Amino acid sequence: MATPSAVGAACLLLARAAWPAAVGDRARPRRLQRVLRRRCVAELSREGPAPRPLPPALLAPPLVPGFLAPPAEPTGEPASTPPPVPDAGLGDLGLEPEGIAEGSIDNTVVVASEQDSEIVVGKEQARAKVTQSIVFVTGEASPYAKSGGLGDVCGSLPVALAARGHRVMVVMPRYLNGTSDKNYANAFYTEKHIRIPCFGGEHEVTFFHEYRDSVDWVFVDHPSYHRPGNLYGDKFGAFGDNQFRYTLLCYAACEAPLILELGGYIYGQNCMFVVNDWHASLVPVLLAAKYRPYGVYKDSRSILVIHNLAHQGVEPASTYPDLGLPPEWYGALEWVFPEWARRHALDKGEAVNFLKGAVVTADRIVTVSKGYSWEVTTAEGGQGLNELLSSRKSVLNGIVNGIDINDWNPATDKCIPCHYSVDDLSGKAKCKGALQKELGLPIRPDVPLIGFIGRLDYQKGIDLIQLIIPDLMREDVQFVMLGSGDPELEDWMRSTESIFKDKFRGWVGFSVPVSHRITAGCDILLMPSRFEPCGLNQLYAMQYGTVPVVHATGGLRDTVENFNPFGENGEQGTGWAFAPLTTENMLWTLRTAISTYREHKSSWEGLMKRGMSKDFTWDHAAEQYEQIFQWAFIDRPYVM
Ligand SMILES: Nc1ncnc2c1ncn2[C@@H]1O[C@H](COP(=O)(O)OP(=O)(O)O[C@H]2O[C@H](CO)[C@@H](O)[C@H](O)[C@H]2O)[C@@H](O)[C@H]1O
Ligand SMILES: OC[C@H]1O[C@H](O[C@H]2[C@H](O)[C@@H](O)[C@@H](O[C@H]3[C@H](O)[C@@H](O)[C@@H](O)O[C@@H]3CO)O[C@@H]2CO)[C@H](O)[C@@H](O)[C@@H]1O
Repeated sequence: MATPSAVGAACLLLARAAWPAAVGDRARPRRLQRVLRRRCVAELSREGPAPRPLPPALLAPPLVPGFLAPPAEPTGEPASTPPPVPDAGLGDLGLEPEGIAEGSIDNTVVVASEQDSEIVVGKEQARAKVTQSIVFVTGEASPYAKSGGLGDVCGSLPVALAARGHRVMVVMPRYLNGTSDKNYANAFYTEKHIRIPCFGGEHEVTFFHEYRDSVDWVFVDHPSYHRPGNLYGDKFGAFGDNQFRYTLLCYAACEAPLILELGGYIYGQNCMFVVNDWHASLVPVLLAAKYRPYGVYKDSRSILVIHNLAHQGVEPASTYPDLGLPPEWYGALEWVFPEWARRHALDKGEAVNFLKGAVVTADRIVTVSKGYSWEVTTAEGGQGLNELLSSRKSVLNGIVNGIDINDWNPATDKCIPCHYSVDDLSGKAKCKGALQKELGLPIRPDVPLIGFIGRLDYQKGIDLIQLIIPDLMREDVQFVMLGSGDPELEDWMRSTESIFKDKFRGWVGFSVPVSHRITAGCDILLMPSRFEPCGLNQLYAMQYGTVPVVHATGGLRDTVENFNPFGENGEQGTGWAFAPLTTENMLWTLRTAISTYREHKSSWEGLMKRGMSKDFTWDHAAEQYEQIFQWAFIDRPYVM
């Protein structure tokens, strides 16, 4: 069997022999590059006797595929990338193969044609024109572990891409905290382990794997992922070793495609890394600093997906040596706090910033809505990274998230008591009654029931809800809030419930089934977020005929169309998007929604039905991601 290390070494040797002066030199003729790649692929897929262990010289510096893994035991099975496939033309982009950067053609695994289409739930499943090996790296993915919208997206976008024909792996931690453990029950130990050189030692991580919904779910296992609390912290705040935990994740994610034989084949060196938020942001830095200079992953690309610029993974500059990166790469992560944010006169504000590292080194950047892709380039929305993000505008795009309609569909939802659809809304009224009963509120079909679901965080504008509650509670309404996070806000929810017993419920905690029942049972969903990169709850609400009232920011502005009773073709819109974000504005808009609900029943039904008829499935977004993948492969990869 050709071990991954041997394969990598073979590639390296072939490359060095053919172009000794400059491995990775972009001036190298493309034809030769292709020949080299084919020879490497031939090495990768050759069946034969187990190679001898690599000479130590090849492992120092240890930058061949699988360099962190001990030599594999020969199994007699071939470890290779999937069988070679024909070159794909990028006809859609109007480009000839010669105009495409290295890697873009050989990265293609399968070319699907119209005839490849499958029938999925009565609808033709669209297939990608060019398929890739895609590696998602994330701190969370539903249903394994979720703290918010990042988990939803990383649990469903990979499945959507796999359904379109891509080979998809998701790499995330194997969190064991007493409550989520059962979610990993079908993930099995791969017998692969690596030792990661960082934080003053070598740290062994192992890999677990589950193949589900045509996706390879890979779970990185390490004791630091096994502790009570939520994913990133506990009641005392964020875990103090998060930088360490996600450094391990990033190293492991770089190794996984090289060493894990999933379904009999490794993913290999031609991957599209999709790195999500700061937890995964070291991946493009590692690719550029520790792999590409040695000829590994030259044909891979990386995309940073920013779900929330508020979390950047910033730690003191003194931690840089812990990361195991070469000293000359400090600049990529270097971050200096503005003076106003420093703690004392002698504080120089020097820090390392994981997300910044990816903004610098990723080949392309995607935000989760178009509106947010502009906001992050402004001083108001850029959270200190606006100038840097502006400098990368040419590779910055926004793609609005989709939703998983297998999970979020009022016609089939397992968490709600009655089902309904745009053609028969009667079940929604029953869901409302059942929710009122469950919460111990008066069961009144006529009263407008307003909901809020979300992390109790400054981002979500809960302090503004606090300010309007006394006025809102004077109206004949009911209000239910589901959330967890800031302990002060949790206490406020509890005390508000005790004051307005017949009108207000504060459900403190994290419960996915309850979030479904609130989405289905409410008439109105309130989202006064200060900023919202995309927002999923307003999409779920519209899908469930619950009318959103949102602050017109980021993805909320992109997805909620303001109600217009005098549109050209009659009434238009799916909700209310107000701005600026003031308590007066929010209260005024809520009152408008409430009176529409009470006094204009047919307009209300129109609002519900237009929302329910919108297509929020992932397919459209997945297609846009594919376009970004193609652009990424046209450009050269990042090198210092
Ligand atoms: N207490 C609770 N119980 C049960 N479920 C709860 C819950 N609190 C929150 N949730 C769930 O968590 C998800 C929240 O998703 P959002 O996209 O609205 O916000 P979030 O800020 O977490 O995500 C970030 O990433 C996503 C994904 O890109 C962006 O849409 C968003 O703008 C960005 O801030 C929803 O599925 C919601 O139902
Ligand atoms: O899916 C929900 C969000 O999950 C992520 O945000 C988490 C963030 O990445 C973690 O670092 C942590 O944030 C803590 C932060 O680091 C710390 O300085 C302090 O401000 O407390 C924060 C809360 O503990 O938890 C976040 C989730 O609460 C993801 O990055 C976001 O995009 C998602 O919106």
